[in-house]
This record gives sequence, structure tokens and C-alpha cells, in this order.
Amino acid sequence: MSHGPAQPLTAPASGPLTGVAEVPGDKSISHRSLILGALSEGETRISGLLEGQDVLDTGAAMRAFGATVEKHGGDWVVHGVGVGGLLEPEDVIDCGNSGTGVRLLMGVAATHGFAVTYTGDASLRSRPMARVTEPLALFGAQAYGRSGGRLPMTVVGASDPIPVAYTTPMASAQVKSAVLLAGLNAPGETVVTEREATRDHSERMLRGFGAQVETERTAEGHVIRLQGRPTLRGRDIAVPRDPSSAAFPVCAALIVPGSDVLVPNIGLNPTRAGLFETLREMGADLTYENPREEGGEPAADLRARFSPDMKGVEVPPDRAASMIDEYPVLSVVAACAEGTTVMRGVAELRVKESDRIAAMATGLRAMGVEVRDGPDWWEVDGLGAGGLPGGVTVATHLDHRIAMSFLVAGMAARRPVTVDDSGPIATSFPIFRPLMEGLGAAFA
Ligand SMILES: O=C(O)C1=C[C@@H](OP(=O)(O)O)[C@@H](O)[C@H](O)C1
Ligand SMILES: C=C(OP(=O)(O)O)C(=O)O
Repeated sequence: MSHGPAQPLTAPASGPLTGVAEVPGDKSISHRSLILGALSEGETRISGLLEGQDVLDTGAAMRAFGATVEKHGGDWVVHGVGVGGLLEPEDVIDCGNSGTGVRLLMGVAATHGFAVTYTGDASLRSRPMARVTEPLALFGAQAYGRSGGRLPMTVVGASDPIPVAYTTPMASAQVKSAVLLAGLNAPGETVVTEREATRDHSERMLRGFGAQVETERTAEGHVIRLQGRPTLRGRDIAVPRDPSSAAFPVCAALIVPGSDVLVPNIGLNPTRAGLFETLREMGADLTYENPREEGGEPAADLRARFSPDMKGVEVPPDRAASMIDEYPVLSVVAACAEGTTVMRGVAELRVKESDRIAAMATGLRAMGVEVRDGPDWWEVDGLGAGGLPGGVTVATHLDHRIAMSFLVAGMAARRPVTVDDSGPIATSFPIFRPLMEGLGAAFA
């Protein structure tokens, strides 16, 4: 919960970024590997787990719920307790900065007959939890939190849960996943309908661990049916690299003159790849090399080269869920393109680790970029390649993606960009700084 002293960091203009950027494991899949391993019988061995603080906090939580979670050599090994077998934690569960961690855990524990109190850092304590506790109440769980449905919050799990049919009111994989994970320990069929498809890692991984999950496209949307009380069996998991982390070296290469960067082995699951599609529409020199299937999902090596002729685009709102965490860094690329980039249908950006539209707009405006915004949209007027003035210090509001986005901006700007706190980068991309330095970036 406590956050150490702020760690300011400055990115001055960079020379060409070149080389290979091996980004760490996918954060969404890493959380789910630990959680589903803990709900399985037997051993789950995970290679490539993201060792970011968000994921480490979920690992500590699974230990508090009774599972064994240990690092053996380079792998993480989980010995699970089986579906319905979680134990009552002896203390508050602190999820740090992680919305995914707390919301998925609330779901899992909501159909166990004990109470759990959750908290997190100042950012997480400001984020809305009613979106999860409302559907969990349908299973019979009761939540008692701060006003506005904020953490700290105690959720009293249902001792006699009933299955639920629920339509998610916003495009959120966290809400969908919380309901599905609660449904694991409810008898019968739990059904989640989402109007827009969101990342589908929970569905794919639940199936991989042995649950019966069916998905169907209907007139109402995307329907997911889970049969409750399955036996989940531990398995080996190789976590693919994170496309949301790949976004930073890719975007930096596109806007720093002379750059040519290879980001190998990135999953291009269509529920995650919207940024790359958008960048290509803008005219980015971004190619998919060696396209292949990895663990049943499309993957490729991404090659990004400096792209001085990118144009602003209108990003279709139905693409938002597939690139929701990438809008901050897209807005930096947009500021280096010609013309206006329009981003609509993105109200969810206002309830992430920070209000990401406000945070990016404030920093971009401070360096002279024209940004217009409304409740669920924003537009950035590009200054063209080499046009970003820089010369600002920006507030990152405990938000890793805001910090990394402005550091990327500094690499392409005429004068340095300083972020007031780079500490939160460790939540999702702990090797961001050495990785970017390896490509040629300098920090001060
Ligand atoms: O399910 C997940 O792993 C995630 C879902 C998204 O959040 P929402 O469900 O709030 O859109 C995303 O922003 C987050 O980084 C990870
Ligand atoms: C929104 C994010 O994470 P979370 O919701 O898990 O805190 C993110 O990583 O950009």
C-alpha cells in the first residue's frame, strides 16, 4: 500500500533506437496463471511470468488464500487448493496498484463463505469497485466499502452461492473475469454477456485448466457460458510477451529519427492488437515478421522503424477494448503525426490508475500540443515528425503508463521531458529503463 519516495526521471532527446527489445511476460495472463493455478489440483509451472509488482501482489494474495506460490529457478510453481478450497486470509489483502488483481480476487473469493478485506495504494483506493461488487451480489456476496464503492472494502462471500446471468454494463475484461471466477464455485451455469468483446484470456485459460466454457456471438453480444464446480488441473504455462509493454519500444522507434527496433514474439490476439492496427493505419513502418501461432494464438516479431510521414486517424470506438491501455502512448505518436487523431468511446480511460485522458492532455498541452476532450473522447492535433517541443515536467499520478508514455515523448522531443515519479513503472514493466537504454535511449 505504501509507496516509496517519488523517483523523478528525465528522458532527453534520443539518438536512433536500434536493436532487439525483449519485453517481459503479459500482465493479464500472468495474474490469471497464478489465480487459476491456485484454484487447480496439483502443480502449475509458469515460465515467463511477469515479475511486476502487480503480479507479485497477486502471488502474495494467493498464498494468503492458502495456495503455495514459489519461484524455482526461472519458473514460478503453484500448488493449488482446488475449486472452492480457498482459505480465509488472516490479514487484509493489499493489491497495491492493480485493478486486475483486486477485481479478479474479489470475484474468486465471492463464492467462498468467508469475509476478505481488500485495499491498495492511493490510486487503487480511488478506483470504482461497484462494477464488480454489483454482479457479485447476485451470487449472494455482500460488500462493505468506502463511499463511492472504494477500497478498503470487505466482501463477505456467499456460503451457498447461486449461479448468475449478467450483462456487463461497460466493456471490461476485469468485470467479466470477476463474474466467471465467482461462477467457478457456484453450482450450475454462470453466463456473462458483453456487448463488445474484451480480452479473452480468462475464457481461454479456464478452458486450458479444464473448465467447460462456451462462447457464442448473438444479437445481444458476446455470450460466455461457464459450468460451475469443475475440477481444474494444474498445467504448464509459457506466458507470452506483453503487447501492452511492446507498445512502448514500438512507439518510441516510430517517432525517434533513424530508429529500427525488433520486438520479438508478441501475441497478436485480436482482443489485444488494436494499437498495432491503428499505427499501421497512420502510416507507421511497422511490420509483422515471422508470423506464426504460439499456444494457439497468432504471434509475430514486430519491426518498427522511424516513420516521419504518419497521419492522424479516427480510431473506431469498437476497437477501444482491444487497445484500452495503449491510448496514452498512442496520443504521443499522434502528437508526432500530421493532422488530428480522434479517439472516441474511451470513457474507461478516466477510471484507470489515473484519469488517463486528463493526465495525457495536461502534459501534452503543457508542451504546446492542442488537445480537446470530453467525457468519453479526446482529439490530439499532431505537430508532425520532430515537432514535439518537450521542456516540461509532468505529473504521473501513480500511473505507470502515463510515466512511460511521457518518457517516450521525451525521446522524440526537442527538449527533455521529466516525469515526477517513475516508480510505478515497476508495476507492469520493471525492465523498462534498461530495455530502452539497451536500444540507445538515455535517461537522467
Ligand atoms: O483483465 C485484464 O487483465 C485487464 C483488463 C483491462 O481493464 P478493464 O477490464 O477495466 O477494461 C486493462 O485495462 C487492464 O490493464 C488489464
Ligand atoms: C489499467 C491497467 O491495469 P489495472 O487495471 O490492472 O490496474 C494497466 O495496466 O494499464
